[in-house]
Formats: sequence, structure tokens, C-alpha cells
Amino acid sequence: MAMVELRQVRKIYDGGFEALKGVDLDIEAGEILALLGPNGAGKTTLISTVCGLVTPSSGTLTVGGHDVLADYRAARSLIGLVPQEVSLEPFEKVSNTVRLSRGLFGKPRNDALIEDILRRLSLWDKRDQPIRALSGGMKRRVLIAKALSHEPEVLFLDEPTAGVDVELRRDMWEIVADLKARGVTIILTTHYIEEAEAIADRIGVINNGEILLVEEKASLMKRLGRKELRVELDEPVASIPATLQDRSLRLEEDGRVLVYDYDTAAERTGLAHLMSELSAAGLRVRDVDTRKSTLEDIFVGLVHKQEENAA
Ligand SMILES: Nc1ncnc2c1ncn2[C@@H]1O[C@H](COP(=O)(O)OP(=O)(O)OP(=O)(O)O)[C@@H](O)[C@H]1O
Repeated sequence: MAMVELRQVRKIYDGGFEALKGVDLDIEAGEILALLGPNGAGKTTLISTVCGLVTPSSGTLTVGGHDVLADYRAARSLIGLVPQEVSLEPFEKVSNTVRLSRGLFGKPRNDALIEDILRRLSLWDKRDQPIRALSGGMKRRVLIAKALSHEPEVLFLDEPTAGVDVELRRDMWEIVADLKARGVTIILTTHYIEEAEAIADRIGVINNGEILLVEEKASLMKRLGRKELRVELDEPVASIPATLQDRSLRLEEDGRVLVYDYDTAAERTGLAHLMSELSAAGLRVRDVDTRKSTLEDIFVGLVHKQEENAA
């Protein structure tokens, strides 16, 4: 059994908008899943249904085997949620904010645990400050501390690094890695492809309320291992010379550029051979350039394809 299971989860908001179109998703214990998707894709709606904040129109959801609808308290007690928007009591002290959060889950007071959480998030020095005295980045850390206060097994982070500076983004990534090392299952939504690349075990792409792909990052990266060699010729050619026909080259830019796709992970890329074949065919090379397909290419391609299919 997966830690989080969604089966055919649909959400139609009042007014008729279908934000989730029958989502199936399994999230395994201890993994980091990054959900990538453009604005309005349904990321927040998906997270909110798992956390019991939005009631699905149909389908089932379980967390740790507990049905989110029928057994809400048991499911919710396993979940920590770091929301997108900062919603904190401005005059409350940092340490009280986190302590109160634990209390709301009916857990007994545990000052040692709160201290540990605050230290891990570099908030210990700020523990006696009121929330309003903190920077935006520090407030985000407080949101994480709150979400961890009741020792959840599953942590949802809704765009944890939207609008934060590079340094804080790196800190967040470290915090997430540390939580994973402690066995916490982590689901984060993001617009930042590099964020998914940096920290996720698996990457899910969502658009228009549908999951388009869920794949191990490692295997996605393997697919990303494809590279393109672009050879700019001195003189344009009308067609690919016969001696190079079995090379699966493409001709672009009115015959000025020969494009060769190759697999960087392959033992032999055939690049050296190709260059000598070009010269044997009498083609003079002006310049070469390489281009690597990125996760962004895959992402944009998937989203476009879905939109074309829908049109
Ligand atoms: N309460 C609501 N009532 C009606 N429609 C809603 C409601 N909440 C969200 N939506 C719509 O559902 C769609 C998905 O929204 P959602 O917030 O889940 O997307 P998202 O992927 O999190 O987007 P973003 O990256 O912009 O946060 C959007 O078109 C949004 O306008």
C-alpha cells in the first residue's frame, strides 16, 4: 500500500469548473514527489483534497491507509501542510506559534521537540520575536516549523520557494533533504523545473486537472541525456549526401545546418566518425553547437500536446 493513494479523484467547483479530472496517483513512503504544472493546473486543488481542505466531487483518497473522508482525523494527523500563502498571527512569538500548532492536533506539549524543529530551521535565535518582525523568508520557515510540529509522516509543500531568493531556495532544498533522511514522505508543488530536478525522486506533471506523467527522475534524466549536435555548413546543401543517409541526420535552416541527435549515455556517440564522414563527403564545417534537451522541453512538449489534443 502506498502512503498516499488517490483513485479517480475529481473536483468540480461550484460554478461547474472541473479542476481535477479523475486523478490516480500513488505516493510511496519516504519519497519526494515534485508536482510540476503551470498556473491553474490543479496542483493546489490536488493537495487540498488530500489534506481534507477541499472535498472531492468523487473518487477516493487515503493517507497511511486512512480514508481522508471517512477517517479524517486519523488521516490528517499524519499530514503536515505548508501552504502557499503566509497566514500567521503577526503579534505571536515564533516559539508560541509553533507550540500552539502542535496543540491544535491534540498532541502533548513537547518543548524539546519544538526546540529541535526551530534549530533545524535556523529559527531558534528568533524564537522570542513576534512574527511581524521576521523577514518573508523567515516567515516561510515558521510555516514549515508549524507543519512539522505534530510530527507528520507526510509533508505537503505548496510552492515552497515561490518568490524567495536563491539562497533561501537552497536552504529549503537542504531542509527537504534532511526531512527525507528522517523518513518523511514529501510532496511539493513547483513551477521551477530546476527545483524538481534538484530534489525530487519522482516527477509528476499536471495540466488542466490531469496527470500527464509520473516518472522516476533518474529515468527522465536518462531521456534528457539526449543531445543534439548542430553542424553549420559553409555552403548550404539541397539534400543529405548519400554516404551519410544511414546516419539519421536532419537538414534545417534551408540546408545550412545538419542536426544529429545522439545519446550522451551511449558508449559510442559516433561524433568523431560523423565529422570525418562530413569531410569525406566534401562538406566544410563553419561551426558546431550542441544542445541538450531539458526537463523544460519535455514539460512544455507534454503540456502543448495535451492542449493540441483538447483543441
Ligand atoms: N474555490 C474555487 N472555485 C472555483 N474555481 C476554483 C477554486 N479554486 C481553484 N479554482 C480553479 O481551479 C483551477 C485549478 O486551480 P489550482 O489553484 O488548483 O491550480 P494550481 O495548479 O495550484 O495553480 P497555481 O500554480 O496558479 O497556484 C484554476 O482554474 C482555478 O481558477
